[in-house]
Parts: sequence; C-alpha cells; structure tokens
Amino acid sequence: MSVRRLDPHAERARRNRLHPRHLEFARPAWRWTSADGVTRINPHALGAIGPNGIKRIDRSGASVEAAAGGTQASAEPSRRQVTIDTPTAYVAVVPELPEGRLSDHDRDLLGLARQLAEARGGAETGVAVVAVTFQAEVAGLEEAGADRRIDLSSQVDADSYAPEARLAALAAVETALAPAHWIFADDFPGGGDLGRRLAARLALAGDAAARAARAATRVWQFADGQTLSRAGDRQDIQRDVARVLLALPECAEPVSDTRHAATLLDLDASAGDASAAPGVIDRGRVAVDPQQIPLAQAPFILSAGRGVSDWEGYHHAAKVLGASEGASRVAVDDGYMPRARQVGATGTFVSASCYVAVGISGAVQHLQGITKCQRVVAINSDPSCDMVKRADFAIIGDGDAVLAAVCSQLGQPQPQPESGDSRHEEVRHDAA
Ligand SMILES: Cc1cc2nc3c(=O)[nH]c(=O)nc-3n(C[C@H](O)[C@H](O)[C@H](O)COP(=O)(O)OP(=O)(O)OC[C@H]3O[C@@H](n4cnc5c(N)ncnc54)[C@H](O)[C@@H]3O)c2cc1C
Repeated sequence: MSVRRLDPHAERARRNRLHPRHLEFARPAWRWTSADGVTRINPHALGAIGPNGIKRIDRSGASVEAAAGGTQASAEPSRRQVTIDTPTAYVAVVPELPEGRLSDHDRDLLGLARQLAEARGGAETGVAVVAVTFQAEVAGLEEAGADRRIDLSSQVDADSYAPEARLAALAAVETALAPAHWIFADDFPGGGDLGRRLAARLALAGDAAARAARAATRVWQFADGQTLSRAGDRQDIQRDVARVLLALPECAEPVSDTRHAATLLDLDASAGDASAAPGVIDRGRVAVDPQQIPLAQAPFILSAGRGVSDWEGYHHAAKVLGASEGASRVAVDDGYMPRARQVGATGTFVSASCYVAVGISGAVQHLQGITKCQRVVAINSDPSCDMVKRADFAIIGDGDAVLAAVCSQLGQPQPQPESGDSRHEEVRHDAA
C-alpha cells in the first residue's frame, strides 16, 4: 500500500505565491487550499484546464523536479500569444487596482474570467475578457489575461468614493457590450459594493428571470460549469454561473501561459445615467498620522532591526517619508521599539504595499510576517542576507547613512543625534 505524504514546507511554498520557491511547488488545480484554509480536492478534475480549454495532466512530476535543482528563470515558461480580432461576447472584470496596480486578487479575478471565457469557447468563438478600469494606465493586463480594456477614468475620478458615478459608467458598458458575466472582487468598499449595486440595477431593469438570478457572492471556484460560493466555515453553495460574480481571493489560478492584447475599446460611456444626483459626497481624503494606522493595515512601513544604531535618525526618516514604524523582534527586545510594532510570526502580519526593512537580516519568523507585502525594499550592509534575497529592491550599505541621505535628498536632513539612551519608554518603565 502506498501512502501519500505531504511535505509541509512544500505545501507552505505552494500556498504562498510570494514565496521565492512557489513555482517549484505550484501544482495543477485538482488539489488546492481554499480561501478559508481548507484543503479541497476535485475528484473530477485531475489535471488543469489551460486558457485554451485543453486539459493538461502532468504525471511526470517534471514541474517539481526540474525546478527543484533549476533556476527561477527556467520556471517561467514563454507565453503563447492569444489574439481575438472580432469579439462576439465578453466577460467583464472590474479589478480593484490598489495603488493603481493589479493586485494578486485582481489577477485571480482575471484568471476566473478566462476560465468562464474558455467555457464559452474562448478565442475560437470570440469570447473575450475585458478589463474595465477607472484608471487610465494599468500595467500588466496583457499577462494577466485581458483581451480588451475599457478606460473609464474620464467618467470617474479613480481616487474618489463615487459609487453612483461608477455605477453609471458601468451601466454604459452594460448597454454597449452586454457582457455575459461581470466579475468583481468581493471586497468592501470596492468591488463588493459596486458589484452588488450593479447586480441590483440589472435585476431591476430586467424581467422576472433576471430578478430571480441573483448575484453570486463569495465565489471561490468555477468547476464543471458551476460556481462554488463559501457559505460558512465548511459549507459551499453550488449554483449555475450567475451574471454578476463577486469573487474571493484565490478564486482561480492567475493566467500564466498566455499573453493577450488588452486592446483599448473606445466606448461612448456618456450613454450612462451620469447625471443621477449622488447620494454620497466624497469630501476628499483626511490626513492621518501613519503611526495611528493599525500596523496590519499600514500601506507603507519603515521597519528597523539590529542594524539600526541612529534611532533618532530612523524616527525622523519615518516621519519625513510618512511611513508607519515597524521593527524586528531584536529591536523590540533591545528596547528601541514598542512591542506593538513587532512584525513577524509572534508580532503582526503586515500587508503593506511597500515594506522597507532597515538592518533586518530576514529571519524566517520575520519573513513570515511580510509575505503579503507587495514590494519589499532591503537596506542592509550584508548583500547575502535573507532579507536582501527576499527583497524586490535592495540597497547595500549602512542603514543609518542611507536613511540620512534619503532625508537630505527630500530637503529635510536629520537633526544631530542627541546623546543618551534612545530606547523606548515602555522598557524603562519595565526596568523600573
Ligand atoms: C519562537 C520565535 C519567534 C520569533 N518571532 C519573531 C518575530 O515575530 N519577528 C521577528 O522579527 N523576529 C522573531 N524572532 C527572532 C528572529 O529569529 C530573529 O532573531 C530576529 O528577527 C532578528 O532580528 P534582526 O534582523 O533585527 O537582527 P539580526 O538577525 O542580528 O540582523 C541584523 C541585520 O542588520 C544588518 N546590519 C548590521 N549593521 C548594519 C548597518 N550598519 N547597516 C545596515 N545593516 C546592518 C546585518 O547585516 C543583519 O542582516 C523569533 C524567534 C523565535 C525563536
């Protein structure tokens, strides 16, 4: 009898797309971990359906073995170009685009859209995926799977909260293209709000059948022509594919083997009911102290470790950059930072768009806390440390000097360091 054993390290790397060895362990979609952490197996789907609709079964294990001893470059296959000249139908995706960029969740939504398009025949029957964006410039839509793109930035200010205006712009797209499906991120106040508004509007405008066909929310998988929505801890709702889908992260594998045109579609978006009186007036953003933002939600973190010695300079740099402060456990244990600022397995798990680690070696417990960060910058004197290996961008040098130079460049040089102990008050109280 053979017993199938799981390697917990490989499982962790496979689940975490940001893990440096993720590609080595990524498997076909017959077995996966859902958004709620439950391992799921689809007995009907051994292998994976590619965007061209062909089922691929890799029994060789080559993808794992080849990558295990190979390089990261060999794991990235060359992409096949897919072009649709005259689309006959559309699957529309409204990505969230935090900070103006495609997030992992957005790529999952586009992956789901490709699956739905392929289920309807894909490029052969002219079913195209169209990304509907409120930003003028969005990088990476070609690789993420968009055949067409609609730019609604002239209708709606991307930075403002204007649900009625967004809905009116989407209604114009609906009038012009009548997409077979609309896909949103099930997030609040982004796609979760907008998708429900659109679903309600479509239902009100339609016949009895349209009213009965409610939006599918919390969608986490499309398989065998149906979607699964998460209803509880371990319960799913299986149903036919709705017109409006609000999908969770990891609802589909992102597109990885094809490249698409993402051609700009010129629509008369003014056809929408943009004149509707807004029920919500956005008075603009309110400046907040970055230190008051909960660390787990902070978008920009400047984190310090044992390699920092000029602590006044570090606090000054965080202020100049408008960053929330974070710390390694050593910086906390040594008393330079409060416990609440510790990032890592026994601290806070952060999800910043940009995480700057100054003088932090990149111990595994620390790296566990930053897996969800979009961009990691390392400032370290040791080019071979793990944080530099993990980083998207690294500056090799003295951390204090680099921060001082950045502040000088921004016209706000550091004050002269004060003499004396700069350790955090919390520790002095403890000692007393
Ligand atoms: C059960 C357990 C849980 C843990 N949980 C956490 C946790 O949640 N979070 C956490 O952070 N740690 C945690 N740790 C501790 C962790 O293992 C490391 O010890 C810690 O992260 C190291 O902190 P550091 O990188 O600041 O220090 P070090 O590992 O000492 O690294 C200092 C770094 O600074 C660099 N450096 C030195 N001088 C300079 C300079 N002048 N300029 C620039 N760079 C310089 C060095 O090259 C080095 O890379 C945990 C450990 C255990 C056992």
